[in-house]
Amino acid sequence: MIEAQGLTKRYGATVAVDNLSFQVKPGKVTGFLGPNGAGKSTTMRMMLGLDNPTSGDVRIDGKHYRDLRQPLTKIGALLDAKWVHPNRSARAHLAWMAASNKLPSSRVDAVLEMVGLSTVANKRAGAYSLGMSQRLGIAGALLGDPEVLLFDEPVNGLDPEGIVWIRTFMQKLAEEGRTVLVSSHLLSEMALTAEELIVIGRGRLIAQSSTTEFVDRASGTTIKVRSPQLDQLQGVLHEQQLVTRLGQDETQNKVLFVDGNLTTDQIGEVAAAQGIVLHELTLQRGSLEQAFMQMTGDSVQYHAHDEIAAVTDVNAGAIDPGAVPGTEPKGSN
Ligand SMILES: Nc1ncnc2c1ncn2[C@@H]1O[C@H](COP(=O)(O)OP(=O)(O)OP(=O)(O)O)[C@@H](O)[C@H]1O
Repeated sequence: MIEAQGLTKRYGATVAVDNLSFQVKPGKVTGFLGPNGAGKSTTMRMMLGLDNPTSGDVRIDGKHYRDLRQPLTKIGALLDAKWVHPNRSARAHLAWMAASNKLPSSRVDAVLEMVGLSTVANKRAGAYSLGMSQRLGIAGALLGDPEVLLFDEPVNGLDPEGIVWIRTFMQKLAEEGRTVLVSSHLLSEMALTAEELIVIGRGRLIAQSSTTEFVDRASGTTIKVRSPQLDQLQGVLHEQQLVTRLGQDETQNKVLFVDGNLTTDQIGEVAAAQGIVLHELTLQRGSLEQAFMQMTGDSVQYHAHDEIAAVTDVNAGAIDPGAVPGTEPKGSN
C-alpha cells in the first residue's frame, strides 16, 4: 500500500504537487491520471526518494523509501525505459542491478522470461525497440519481486500490440496481489487498464474513485429531440424541472437538447402522453477525453472538494455538440 499525506513539492515559484493525499491499495491496477505537467512524475519520484517533498509525505507500507532495508524487494519502478547503458545487453544490465542490490542472480533469467526477452537477452540494449526497452525496464522493476510497482507512462509511444501486452501484464501483476500504480495522460487508456483512478490536475487531487464511477460521471449524456412541436415539448419538460436548450444539429435542423442523464424512453413517454409527434430521439454521449481535459486542464482549476460540481459543469458543456468537438450520437436506447 502507498499512502500520500498532504504531499507538496515546489520548484521555486512552480507548485508541481499541491497537498496531495491518497491511498493506493494492493490487488488492483490504480491509474495515476493527469495531463502533461500535472505532477505525476514528481509524485512518483518522491515515492522513490529521488526528490524530497517540500511538505507532507509519502510512505510505502508505512515506511519512507529511505528507511527500506532492501528497497528493490519492496518497490520496483519503471520511470524511464531508456536509461540503460546502450552497449550493455539486457542480461548484463539486470545482472549488474541484481549484484549491486544483493539480489540472487537467479532472478535475472526469471524476470527475462516473465517479460519475454529471454531470446534477445544477450543483444545490446541500445539496439532494442521502444517496446523491448519498456519490457527491459519492467524486468528491472520486477527483479526484487516487489509487492509495490510504479510505472510512469509505460505505454507512451508503443504500438497497439505493445500497449495490449503492457496492459495485460500489469493486470496480471495486480491479480498476484501486488500494488500497481501506473501513470498516464490518457483517460481512454486508463479506462481499459485500471480498476481505480487517482486523477490530478495542476498538482491537485481532482478525484479518487473506481474507474467505472469516474467514467460514468465524466461522460455525461444528453438527448437530442427533433419534432414539429419542439416548443410545446420544451414547455412540458420545463414543467417537470428538466434542463433543455433549443439549438441546431449538424444538418441545421432545429432540435431540443435535454440534459440530465435521462433515457430516450423517458422523453418518448413524456411526448406520447402529450400527443407530441417525434421525428428523432437520440442519446448523445460527450467525448470522454474532452470532458477529462476540461476537468484537469489549464482553463479551470478544480479542487478535490469541488469534484461533483466540476463534473456537473463538464456534463453541462458536453451536451452542446457545437461546443464540444467529438460529441458523438450513440443511437437511441
Ligand atoms: N526539477 C524540476 N525543476 C523545476 N520544475 C520542475 C521540475 N520537475 C518538474 N517540474 C515542473 O513541475 C510540474 C509537474 O511536472 P511533472 O513532470 O511531475 O508532471 P507530469 O504530470 O509527470 O507530466 P509529464 O507527463 O509531462 O512528465 C511541471 O510544471 C514541471 O515543469
